[in-house]
Amino acid sequence: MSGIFCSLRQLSVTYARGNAVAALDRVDLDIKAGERLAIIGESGSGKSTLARALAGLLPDGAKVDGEMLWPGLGHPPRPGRDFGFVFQDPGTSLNPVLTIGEQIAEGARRHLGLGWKQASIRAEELLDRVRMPQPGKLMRAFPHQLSGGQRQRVAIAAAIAARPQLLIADEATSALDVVVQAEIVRLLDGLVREDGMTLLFITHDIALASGFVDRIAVFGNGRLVEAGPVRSVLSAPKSDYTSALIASHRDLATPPLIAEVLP
Ligand SMILES: Nc1ncnc2c1ncn2[C@@H]1O[C@H](COP(=O)(O)OP(=O)(O)OP(=O)(O)O)[C@@H](O)[C@H]1O
Repeated sequence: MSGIFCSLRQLSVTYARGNAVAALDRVDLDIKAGERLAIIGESGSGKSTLARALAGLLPDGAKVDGEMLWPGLGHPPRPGRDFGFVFQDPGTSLNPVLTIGEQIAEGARRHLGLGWKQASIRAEELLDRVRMPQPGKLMRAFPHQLSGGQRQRVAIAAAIAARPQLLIADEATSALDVVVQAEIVRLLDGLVREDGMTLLFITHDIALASGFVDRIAVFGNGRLVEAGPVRSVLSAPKSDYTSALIASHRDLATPPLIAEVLP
């Protein structure tokens, strides 16, 4: 892991005009090239706003202050090419009337300049990489024919079709049951390691993230509360807010992932 992929300097986002409350409030954060960084926080803490700001997907009228610098890219980011996104509900990222093959191939065609035939070959390879059985047959299927977990695998394949350097997963496992959640986390972890991608794993679930990321950044009320390696944030949280997030997961009896990193 070396170098900084993206630097946020005093980044603030306010949605509605006249709204005094910033959804993101003067955030300073470096995202290191090749790291797996979890963005953790309660509902409304600003996690998705951060993802949207990075992705250039903020709604019209949102006011952005501060800076986003991209030393790891050397040019302004091209959404879909330099980043891939995986959202909570694959229904929002998959088009119901396109075949699985078409939607994955589209990213490769558009951003890598491949012809349809080449892009289809890449799509089939990607379905194999996300461990979907019978990729050839699946190319002709439609999203509604798949389970939620399978749809999320397809959404991941589509997100990495253009070989992005950064993968942003925004609550990508939150709608899935725990077994499928663990499979998707394992898949994401494997893919980012194999391709040397940087991963931003956005979740309210500190225990889930702690099992595999390198660093955690904790958000509360739009502010960056603290950031650091998983072990130090979990074993020596600097704020009461982080302690409460950790404690709430202990109460919910999800010890295995936390136990892995605590002494
Ligand atoms: N499109 C929008 N217009 C106005 N306010 C918004 C919009 N999206 C989010 N907000 C507000 O911005 C703040 C941060 O929201 P955000 O969605 O970033 O939080 P979050 O941590 O991702 O929460 P969740 O886990 O519930 O998605 C909240 O107060 C929210 O109500």
